[in-house]
Amino acid sequence: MNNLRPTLATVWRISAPYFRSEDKWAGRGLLAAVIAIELAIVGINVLITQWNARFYNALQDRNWDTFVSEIIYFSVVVSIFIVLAVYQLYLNQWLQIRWRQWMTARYLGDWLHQANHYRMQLQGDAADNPDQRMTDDVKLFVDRTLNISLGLLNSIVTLASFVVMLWGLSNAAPLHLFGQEYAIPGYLVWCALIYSVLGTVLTHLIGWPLVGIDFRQQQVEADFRFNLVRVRENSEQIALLHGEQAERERLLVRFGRVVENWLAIMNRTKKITAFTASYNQASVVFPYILVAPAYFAEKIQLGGMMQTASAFSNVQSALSFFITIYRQLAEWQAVVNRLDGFEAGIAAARELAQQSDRIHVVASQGDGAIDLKELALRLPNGTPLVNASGLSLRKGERTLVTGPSGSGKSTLFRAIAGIWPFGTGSISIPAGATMMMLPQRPYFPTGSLRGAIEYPAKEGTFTDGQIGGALEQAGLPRLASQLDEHGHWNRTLSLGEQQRLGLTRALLHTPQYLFLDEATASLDEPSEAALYQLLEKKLPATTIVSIGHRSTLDAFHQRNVSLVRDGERFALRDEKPTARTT
Ligand SMILES: Nc1ncnc2c1ncn2[C@@H]1O[C@H](COP(=O)(O)OP(=O)(O)OP(=O)(O)O)[C@@H](O)[C@H]1O
Repeated sequence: MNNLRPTLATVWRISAPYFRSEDKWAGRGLLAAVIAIELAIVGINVLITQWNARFYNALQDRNWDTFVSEIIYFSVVVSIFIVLAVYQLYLNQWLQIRWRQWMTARYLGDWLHQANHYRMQLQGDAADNPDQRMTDDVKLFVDRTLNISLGLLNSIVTLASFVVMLWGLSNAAPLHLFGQEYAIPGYLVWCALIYSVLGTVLTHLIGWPLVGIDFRQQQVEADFRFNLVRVRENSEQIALLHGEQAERERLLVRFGRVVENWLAIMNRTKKITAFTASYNQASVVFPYILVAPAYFAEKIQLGGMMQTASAFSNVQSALSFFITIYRQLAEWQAVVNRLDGFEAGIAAARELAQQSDRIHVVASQGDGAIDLKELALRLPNGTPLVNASGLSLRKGERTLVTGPSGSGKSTLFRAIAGIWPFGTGSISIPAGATMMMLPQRPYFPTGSLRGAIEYPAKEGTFTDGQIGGALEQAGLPRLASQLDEHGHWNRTLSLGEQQRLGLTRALLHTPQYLFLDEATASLDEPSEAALYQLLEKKLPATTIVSIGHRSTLDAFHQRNVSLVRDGERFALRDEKPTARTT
């Protein structure tokens, strides 16, 4: 934990917003209650330690009345302790779920805000696996932050309460060695301090390699899980290629790394457990050994010895806090770093959308055309891709964009959609215009078919009649009876059916601008032609821009723009309007 200070600063930066949020009163109230109970529990420990002296003295003196009253006292105090312990855990869990709920909602909001999630991908994998960040990491962060802070508070207050008691007991039971009495003020406190510091240093020396090995374990486990998910996602391809044997071998190699690292963890844990178990057992008898000479020299009573042992073990365990949470601290630091990286990734994505050196998308009040002004697209690494300056997509016109594979056609669409920031120039889009992009592989959220079609509108926006009618027009009448069925539609429907479903979505939403990026490429030519005729008929006012490789598409577009090589990049060439055959 060399860099504890920056870690603590990061913890503060990640935690503080919750306690200033709209949920701050609930959060602060629960935290105050949890802290108050923690302090009360330390107070009860002090009472029990003092009770030890009275109880064992009563035993030694064979005093029945005191024995009975001390048992009653103990029962009352312990009952209060039980109630406090139950509510401490209950309120702690309540705070955890509220805090986690707030953090998850905030991260989800920031991540899904205006294509931040997409820009984060474009910037590389500084914040890989956002799913892990928003599930395990947020959960662990809240849990560990609360438990470590409360543990630390408990240790400090315990130390403060018991050091005073132990100091007084040191004077009552002075150190006896070989028949000699030594008057060392607070010697029991010093002994506890030396014992704990020694234990902490040794724990660190034995345990520090665990920090790195634990971190690596999370990595190899995540790698194994990620590759299993990839197999699941591509199961059809793997089955068609009979790649099962190859996959099994690759997965077993990855799992081999999990096992190998686990063996390293086992070895190291064995050593540290051997040490901490010995240390903890020695802690039980150590205070008795220290005060036994005074007891046998009849300087203190049995009660005094029991109280000393209890006070000593409280001080020693408070001082040994670091040993108890050693592994939690290492894990906490890794979680804090990952959440910090995630927040930095979101901030960088937001910055990317706002920096001056980017493609500007502006709202215009003009004649309904989309105008590309001095537009030059680049790759994320700065390599020039397309010069798209001067293109105007006129209102109601249907334009076909063609060009070689990799020339930047889809990237041009991304820029118009406002999610591709790399480049210069501007794109002006009529204010309030409704746009829809249909890719080759449309996305359908899992759930009801109705929700998948209506997406991104809320489920229930369109009536069954509207959806059924659109499905019928798009050539999928059989699906009209399955609107309430739940499924993974990207997996169960053929690519051609998915493309028809994408067009159903467009027919329902009737956007003013529709961009089709090879959105009918999986259909045979007659079906493709029928769907384009349908679009012409049902969306007559919609400006349509298509990307496609088939020459048959020419017939449905009034204009053809092609991307042609111009030195190291591509440039737009406005071809002559094609003759309409429909
Ligand atoms: N996120 C990215 N990072 C780096 N390079 C990218 C990224 N996205 C696209 N590219 C590159 O930009 C170039 C243009 O890609 P784009 O998808 O626009 O081509 P396209 O003309 O639509 O091709 P196709 O006809 O094959 O669909 C390609 O060389 C591609 O590798």
